[in-house]
Amino acid sequence: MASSMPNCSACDFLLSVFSSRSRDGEERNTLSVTLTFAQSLDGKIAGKDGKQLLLSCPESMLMTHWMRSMHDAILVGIGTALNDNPQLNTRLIPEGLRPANLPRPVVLDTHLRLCIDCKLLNNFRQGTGLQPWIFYSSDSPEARERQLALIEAGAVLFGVSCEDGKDLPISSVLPYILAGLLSISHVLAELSKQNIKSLMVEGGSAVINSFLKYAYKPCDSGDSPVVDTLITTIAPTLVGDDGTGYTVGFSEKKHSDVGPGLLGSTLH
Ligand SMILES: NC(=O)C1=CN([C@@H]2O[C@H](COP(=O)(O)OP(=O)(O)OC[C@H]3O[C@@H](n4cnc5c(N)ncnc54)[C@H](OP(=O)(O)O)[C@@H]3O)[C@@H](O)[C@H]2O)C=CC1
Ligand SMILES: Nc1nc(O)c(N)c(N[C@@H]2O[C@H](COP(=O)(O)O)[C@@H](O)[C@H]2O)n1
Repeated sequence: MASSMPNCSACDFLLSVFSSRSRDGEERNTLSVTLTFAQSLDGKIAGKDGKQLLLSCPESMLMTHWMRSMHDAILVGIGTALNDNPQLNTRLIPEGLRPANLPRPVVLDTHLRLCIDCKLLNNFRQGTGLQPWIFYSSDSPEARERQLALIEAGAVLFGVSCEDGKDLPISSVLPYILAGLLSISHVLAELSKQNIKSLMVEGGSAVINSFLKYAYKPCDSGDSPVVDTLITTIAPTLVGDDGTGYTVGFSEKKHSDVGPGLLGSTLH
């Protein structure tokens, strides 16, 4: 795949980040997780009430699609799936250069709210996308109906438990239990079981919070950090206080080897 990439600074950047990581991953034989999203200078990833914003410049958007092509699966939360109706594919890569293997779309959707006519399911039915994998945790009669409808529409469903919050103080765990959020460690363990070796997490804000919170916390399956690589695209723009942001901070202790790169009008 690397050899088919055009010679550009985005590719140099991605290869510098991922070539050593994939060697590590092969040695460790564990799932590598990349958390990546685009934000404004004031830390917003979307506008008021979640309005989708194009924060990345064309060069960064292309880089995102190359990055997608370098991962086995791309994960978003149901908030993003409903709000943006994304495709999570690599369509911006020019046809002759685009790797044949498509990334697997993965959605965290506790209550099975995904629309059966969303682009992810449409693409699968039309043969232009892989079957979306939906992680859920609901056993109500309505959820059973939703299960059947989504399976019929082409989704593969994985039932997992809600956040167990193992090793976390109760003050951190309680919001997860109350909100019924899925256990990230259980989701990652299931993805590993399904032979996913590299996962790219795109958002949205609740999912970014969950992964940042767990960034360097050991997950159930071993002692490795949950997030191996964090790439933020910073657009030279301000969204304002009513924009949508993430709330968990970065910390020096959690993130080592920090470095910037300029691509088009955005910083990474
Ligand atoms: N700029 C960028 O790069 C990106 C921006 N975005 C933006 O983000 C916004 C959406 O963010 P948001 O509304 O927070 O939605 P998310 O996409 O983060 O989805 C959050 C929902 O996912 C479900 N969920 C299940 N388990 C978990 C878990 N462990 N952690 C977090 N969520 C979980 C919950 O819904 P339930 O309980 O129903 O299952 C939760 O409310 C959109 O405006 C979109 O445009 C999105 C991606 C990238
Ligand atoms: N890299 C990046 N830059 C932005 O400015 C964005 N708004 C996003 N959003 C993410 O991309 C998804 C939409 O892309 P596709 O239609 O699937 O190609 C969106 O749902 C976010 O995950 N990303």
